[in-house]
Amino acid sequence: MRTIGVIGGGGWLAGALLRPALADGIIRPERLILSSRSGDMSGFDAWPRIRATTDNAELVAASDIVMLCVRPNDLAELSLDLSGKLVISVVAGVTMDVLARSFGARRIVRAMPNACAEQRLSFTPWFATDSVSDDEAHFVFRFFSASGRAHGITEEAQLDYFTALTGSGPAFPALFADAMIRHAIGAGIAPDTAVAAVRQLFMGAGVLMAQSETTPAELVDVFLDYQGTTAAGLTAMIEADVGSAIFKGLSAARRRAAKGLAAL
Ligand SMILES: NC(=O)C1=CN([C@@H]2O[C@H](COP(=O)(O)OP(=O)(O)OC[C@H]3O[C@@H](n4cnc5c(N)ncnc54)[C@H](OP(=O)(O)O)[C@@H]3O)[C@@H](O)[C@H]2O)C=CC1
Ligand SMILES: O=C(O)[C@@H]1CCC=N1
Repeated sequence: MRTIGVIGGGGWLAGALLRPALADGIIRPERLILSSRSGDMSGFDAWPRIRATTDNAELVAASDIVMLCVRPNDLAELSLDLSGKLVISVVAGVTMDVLARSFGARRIVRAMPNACAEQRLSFTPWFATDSVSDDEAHFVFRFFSASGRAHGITEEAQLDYFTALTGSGPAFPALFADAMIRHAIGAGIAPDTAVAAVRQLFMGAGVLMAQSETTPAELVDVFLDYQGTTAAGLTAMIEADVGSAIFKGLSAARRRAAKGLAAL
């Protein structure tokens, strides 16, 4: 089994991706090295054999696969030779080209998971350079499948779009949910009850939309055709152009992802 080194291994996304993969035996704790600058590495008590370091060069020397899991601006501070390694980057907005030039990497995978990885419910598009072997691609697929649904894509540029669409994870639905909670509280519902009600609503709606053969657009039509209270609400939201606000938000997130870090 290959040794994997995760730079930024103590961070939010690294933990969310690694815990499901460790639990499934896709990576072995004795074959995993995590780095951070501070030495903070919580959330891995169940796997005492994982190694931790603050020395990225040591991590790289001991690893066959190096996963980059730091924030985009922190990547610029890294000076590493990753030639000969399989490099997996989840860093938003940093292209293969930049990764190759900055780190001498050739075999590169870029992926865009989201924070639902901890619940094993991420949607994770990923893209690999031609030089990544079938065996390595199979490992990448299994690794990301442990924390959700891994989806290979054939155009790197689409990753910037997915960074906005699904990389944001719960953030955009949370904005919608929070508006509903605030409205409910304004209507006299106790805050705890409003939060509980809307949490349950989003879980139910999410599971239904994931499992039903009916698409979201068809669901909206079903309720509009019903001509009841929900149709009154939907019509008012459509007339207020809720879709335009969502389009603007996704476009802004996509622009920010595409801006990226041209050079490190
Ligand atoms: N969070 C999310 O929902 C998503 C994040 N991403 C991407 O994942 C990447 C990580 O994000 P996230 O986990 O949220 O960020 P966090 O800030 O939670 O984690 C980043 C970690 O990197 C460590 N770090 C920073 N610099 C170095 C360094 N030079 N050497 C070793 N470790 C370092 C930090 O620890 P310390 O300060 O101790 O060094 C920190 O624990 C980002 O590039 C982001 O774009 C992608 C999709 C979703
Ligand atoms: O908001 C961010 O920048 C990170 C990257 C993609 C999702 N979250």
